[in-house]
Amino acid sequence: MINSLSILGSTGSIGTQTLDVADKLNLKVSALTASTNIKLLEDQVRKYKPELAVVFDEEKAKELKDNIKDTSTRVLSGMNGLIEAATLENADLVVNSVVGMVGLKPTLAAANAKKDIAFANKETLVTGGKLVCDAVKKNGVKLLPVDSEHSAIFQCLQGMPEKKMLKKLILTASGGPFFGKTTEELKNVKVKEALNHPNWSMGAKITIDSATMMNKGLEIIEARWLFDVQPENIDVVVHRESIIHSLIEYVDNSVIAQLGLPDMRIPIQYAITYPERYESPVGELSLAQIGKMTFFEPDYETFKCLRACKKALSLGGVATAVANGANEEANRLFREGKITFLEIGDLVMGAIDNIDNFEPTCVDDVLKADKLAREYVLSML
Ligand SMILES: NC(=O)C1=CN([C@@H]2O[C@H](COP(=O)(O)OP(=O)(O)OC[C@H]3O[C@@H](n4cnc5c(N)ncnc54)[C@H](OP(=O)(O)O)[C@@H]3O)[C@@H](O)[C@H]2O)C=CC1
Ligand SMILES: CC(=O)[C@@H](O)[C@H](O)COP(=O)(O)O
Ligand SMILES: [Mn+2]
Repeated sequence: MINSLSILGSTGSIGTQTLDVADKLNLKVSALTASTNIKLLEDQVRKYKPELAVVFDEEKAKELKDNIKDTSTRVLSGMNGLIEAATLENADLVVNSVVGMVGLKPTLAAANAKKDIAFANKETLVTGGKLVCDAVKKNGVKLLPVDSEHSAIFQCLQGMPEKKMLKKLILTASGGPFFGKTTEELKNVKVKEALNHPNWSMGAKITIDSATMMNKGLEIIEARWLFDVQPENIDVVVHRESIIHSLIEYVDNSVIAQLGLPDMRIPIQYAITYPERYESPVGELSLAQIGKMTFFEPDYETFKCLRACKKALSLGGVATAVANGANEEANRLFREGKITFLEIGDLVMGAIDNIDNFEPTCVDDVLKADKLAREYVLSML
């Protein structure tokens, strides 16, 4: 078992649950990072005494440095700080739980520093999937899925004799708060309604992504890279209860699923302790208590973001980075009350259709595509 973690995004939903798991497993924490939440980061520093704390925002980093000058924790800021946290010599495992493609450079840095990575930050694989997979392969490190669907698939795949026996991956989707709604009914939905996920308590950005079903689109792309499976072999089924976290189908049509209560501490812990398993703080699943589980086809017409991600994946090149960049921007604008819910899908699809595609060969290519996508969205306001 590993001894020490570096947690990128420790103040978020996945980050705080990772600390909960680390407590139960008696793990040390070498580095903690936040974007702006220095109040919570200070509490975490005082509790875990990491060697390094990083605040992405430079001014807030100065404030934290002053507030914790009585401790021996170093404070850094910006991308350099994140990269330092991702490559710290004393950390055995890097947990990447930042939100957004800002996690791409630190992920590459961690792989190049020969660190195994417990990976929640899907936007990084959606934008730089090939670059990350190449770096992971070249350095012989593990990219361990934390996202519940991908952890489920990873768990189902344990013991698969040969890759050629796998027919397809089946991702489950809850359908979010707007399952079954028509486009007309979605015209005037409010941020508060979109933030009301039926089964999971998560950060704001991913919760909105679940409501638009962009999250499932991002997860199809994430699965394509994590498991090296072609897009036509990745299906989505809506499963309202979020008890089956995903499935795989073998060539003989036998289907294997992973089930559990919707609590991220199971996939987080499995990524940390893989391939071993330990008791977890999550309750037992009682199928009798659940009673029934329901399944539906996804509505690709109404949920344009899901359709856009499939399109981007089939186009290849930087199209997925464009879809992601447009969505990061549109998602934020919706939460700020500056655009409507349906405009998110229009903007993501519009960015894919209007920005020239090309094959990325380096991080700067991906960053350029991301910038173009964000500029496109802002130009449409
Ligand atoms: N929450 C969940 O259950 C699940 C999440 N995921 C994925 O995990 C990732 C994290 O999600 P979640 O924990 O919900 O998100 P949160 O918004 O709750 O947390 C995000 C974390 O990243 C930090 N952060 C935000 N922006 C930046 C930035 N520009 N630079 C550096 N750090 C930044 C935040 O700091 P601060 O607190 O200071 O803002 C916080 O620590 C996402 O990619 C999401 O899709 C996947 C499956 C499930
Ligand atoms: C917990 C988790 O992994 C989320 O990605 C979750 O799957 C979101 O639910 P949706 O299926 O509604 O997108
Ligand atoms: Mn998920």
